[in-house]
Amino acid sequence: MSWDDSITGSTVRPTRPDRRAYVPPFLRNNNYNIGFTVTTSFEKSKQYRSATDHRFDRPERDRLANPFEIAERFDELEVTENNEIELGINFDAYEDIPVETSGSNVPPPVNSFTEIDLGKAVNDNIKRCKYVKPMPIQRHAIPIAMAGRDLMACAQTGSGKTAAFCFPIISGVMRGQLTQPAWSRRPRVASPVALILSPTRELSCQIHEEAKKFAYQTGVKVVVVYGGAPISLQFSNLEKGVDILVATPGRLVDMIERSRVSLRMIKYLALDEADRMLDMGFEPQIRRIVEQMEMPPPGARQTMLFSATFPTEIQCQKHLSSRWNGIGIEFLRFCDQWILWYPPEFLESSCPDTGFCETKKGADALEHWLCMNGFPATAIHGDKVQMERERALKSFKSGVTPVLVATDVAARGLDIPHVAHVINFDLPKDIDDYVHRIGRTGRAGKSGLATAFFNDKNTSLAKALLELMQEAKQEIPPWLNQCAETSSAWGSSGRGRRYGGSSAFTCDTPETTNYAADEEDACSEYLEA
Ligand SMILES: Nc1ncnc2c1ncn2[C@@H]1O[C@H](COP(=O)(O)OP(=O)(O)OP(=O)(O)O)[C@@H](O)[C@H]1O
Repeated sequence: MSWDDSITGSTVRPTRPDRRAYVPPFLRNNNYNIGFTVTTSFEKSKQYRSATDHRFDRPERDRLANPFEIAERFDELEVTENNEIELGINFDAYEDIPVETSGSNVPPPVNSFTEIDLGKAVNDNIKRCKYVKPMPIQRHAIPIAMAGRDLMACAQTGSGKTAAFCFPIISGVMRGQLTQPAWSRRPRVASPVALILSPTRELSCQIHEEAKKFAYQTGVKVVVVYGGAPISLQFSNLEKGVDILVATPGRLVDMIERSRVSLRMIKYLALDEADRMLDMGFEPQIRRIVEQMEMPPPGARQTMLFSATFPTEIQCQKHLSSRWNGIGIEFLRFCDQWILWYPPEFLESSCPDTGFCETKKGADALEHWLCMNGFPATAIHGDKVQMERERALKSFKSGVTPVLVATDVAARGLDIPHVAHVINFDLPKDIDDYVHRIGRTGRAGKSGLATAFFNDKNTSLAKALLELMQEAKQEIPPWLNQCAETSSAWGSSGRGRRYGGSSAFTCDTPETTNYAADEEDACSEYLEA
């Protein structure tokens, strides 16, 4: 069955094994003799490349060019043998979580995608994605965005924010009938009508993949530009025409300065991980993009900010519009969390080769230690070139290496299905970073677990962590209460505020994510994006 046919077919593929009987990817590897073989999508793509020089084999090429194919082949990994973990979207998990909205004349939420006039092509793609009904953030945000209102949406990690801003943008571009190549108006200058900014290269690529799926056969062209990849290839992609541009700020500014991209046609501006974009080193770049680079003013463009965390100061700053008449949405829920007291010496003695996860070197060392101890692992951090970062993510997603050790470069936005466990070997300084890290598990209403090792170095995070655990109705170890009391003597650090603290990071895998990073690492990675 082709993707074109799939919307008329059953939502369950007849050949797919029972998803309920989930076996962790590392147990499916050929190296473990458990009686069956899995060919990963990554291996398949390698086979495809080597098996053909059938460059002109159109059907095969088209099949691979179909954006839906990527997700579909990844789904094939879900080969199962026994009944352990129930998978699938758990809408019930959201039922008891209120969605709060603020602002005037808020358009009412919808209960189904068909209630919204997204256009037939987009609705077909929603069916191809097997999205049966909108997630809560989509129920609220899509009608608001479709009504042309500015929006600041704070919704939990993994709750479907990407579709919440992509659907209205794609639908709006379709309605605008901007079908001719944008560059044709000024030769070699791309003039997209929508701009989606995100802080990391990996997240931009992921948004691009998602948006391409949602825009399949709509005529809307989506292009991504990001640092660390050849700019000439991205120029030639832009020259083929672009309606929606997904970008990291650094590369975008570079392209604007070279007069290869113009923002004067922008009607839709979306900032994913908006708090990060308006924080740290990004703010000057975002200011330039929004205020100085031909970007139409508020009112002439629609602005949408999305994140799972919005520090109070960002909510108060009207960075993007002095005439903010937008709507706010809040929808939060957290995965299960364990906080364990572990003195730093314990971690050091567990992993004698390293200063354990306080630096990018530490992440590499943890990766090495895990591999030596029988846990196939891969690491992603800012010292790796882009190709290595992408290779690490692919290897993790495909299940070849079921443990990913990562710095904060992978903390936000990355949607990797079936990550069951996130481990913070070192806690971040900032509670918002913690929220994003643990958000790599428990996505789309699934269950997930986050474990953190806490020690003396993390006391400045104690109060915020305590509040978060209370909000999430988690069991709180008595020592955390004491730490929080002591640390509040130095000042409060409620959720949404920035803190001082320790280093480190966790990583994600289809099974486990361990973060190991330091502040310098996180900063430089975001800045170089
Ligand atoms: N209506 C829906 N029905 C089923 N699955 C959905 C629906 N909407 C989104 N999803 C899936 O839910 C997962 C999480 O979505 P997404 O990555 O957009 O979350 P997010 O809120 O942006 O997360 P983060 O805060 O980490 O960036 C994705 O795999 C996506 O395909």
